[in-house]
Amino acid sequence: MVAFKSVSTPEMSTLSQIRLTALSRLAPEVADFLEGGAGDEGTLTANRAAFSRWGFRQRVMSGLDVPDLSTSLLGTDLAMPVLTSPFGADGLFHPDGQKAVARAALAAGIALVVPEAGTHSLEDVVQAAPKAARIAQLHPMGPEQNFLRMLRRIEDAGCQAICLTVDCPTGGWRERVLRNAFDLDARFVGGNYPDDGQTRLIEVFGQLFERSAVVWSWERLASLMAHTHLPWIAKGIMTADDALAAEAAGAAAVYVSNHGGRQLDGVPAALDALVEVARAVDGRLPVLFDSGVRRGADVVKALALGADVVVIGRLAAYGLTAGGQAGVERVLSLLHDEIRTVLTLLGHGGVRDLGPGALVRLDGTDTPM
Ligand SMILES: Cc1cc2nc3c(=O)[nH]c(=O)nc-3n(C[C@H](O)[C@H](O)[C@H](O)COP(=O)(O)O)c2cc1C
Ligand SMILES: CCCCC(=O)C(=O)O
Repeated sequence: MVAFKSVSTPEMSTLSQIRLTALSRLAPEVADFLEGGAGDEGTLTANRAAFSRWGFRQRVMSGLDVPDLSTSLLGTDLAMPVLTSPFGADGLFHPDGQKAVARAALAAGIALVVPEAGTHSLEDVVQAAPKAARIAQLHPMGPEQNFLRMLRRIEDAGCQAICLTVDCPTGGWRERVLRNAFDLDARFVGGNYPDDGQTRLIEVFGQLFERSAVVWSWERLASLMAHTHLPWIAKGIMTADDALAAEAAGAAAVYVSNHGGRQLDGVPAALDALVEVARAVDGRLPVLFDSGVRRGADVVKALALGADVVVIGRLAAYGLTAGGQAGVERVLSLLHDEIRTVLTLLGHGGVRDLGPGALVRLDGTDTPM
């Protein structure tokens, strides 16, 4: 009998099964925090629906070798065009949190994005997998002295780049969180800010929770980022105008994301914004993409629509919840193998040569790309 390889436990047999396993293990209010979006969750739903409006333009008998999934981002080699997103409060899902994600990323040959609001400090995450490629995420908010201190810490921790989350001047209006009166314990988000008298957590993240936002400007950000030699990525770009503003402010890459539908409900699906942003930057900067990716075929669609690298948020958190490091590794290997399968069936030799010609609209419209 020919067996499909890598059949693991039934709990981790497929990505959708890993999600179910994860949700069954979490307290209902934590599952709601993970799964939920802002407002009526229209954007959350739209993120998924956008993928099903695109199908593949299959070509057969290509004569091509096994597809090459390898790529690079800002000088960092990646075994496939996938990163894990900076999801904070990671200790809610597994005690090892991003430490387990870092070990899994290293094993899979990809990079992780370490969240500022994580359960473990950046230094501890690095210590857990010193050889893992890593990007550190920061919120452009709070005292400037703290922001500058974090830039030093990120450089000292040997990170390859910095990811600045620009769509989060305050927390989204999350009704599942309100309904459950779910309070994020400081323990889960304060790994970088131990109570050592230097920086108080509330000074850094207060505006996320207290809706008293002082929204930074691109000019302010650009002047602070002049203090580091590391390249930076603007995360949360949804329009051509903002992509160009990020580029003018010195961003080395733009990251299309609506925060998984968790911030401003009513913005379009991230996949639809991707087309606009990719066209605006026109190959001058790499484009990262997240929001709604749940399988390998989604990764291929996003690459075809202009992403250079696709980032997984909840998917990584499901793996972490279902099995710690092994769970995240399983998510990454399922993604890898599905991407390879889709590319082979699609008749494509690799991830770098994908373009809109690989796709067709399935909803009868003839949207120009
Ligand atoms: C539990 C959770 C915590 C998150 N925390 C952060 C964060 O601290 N910083 C950030 O930039 N994005 C954060 N995000 C957003 C993710 O980085 C990512 O943009 C989003 O999850 C992508 O959508 P997806 O989950 O549909 O893949 C978080 C997302 C989740 C689900
Ligand atoms: C955990 C603190 C960051 C919150 C956030 O960005 C999210 O929940 O999406």
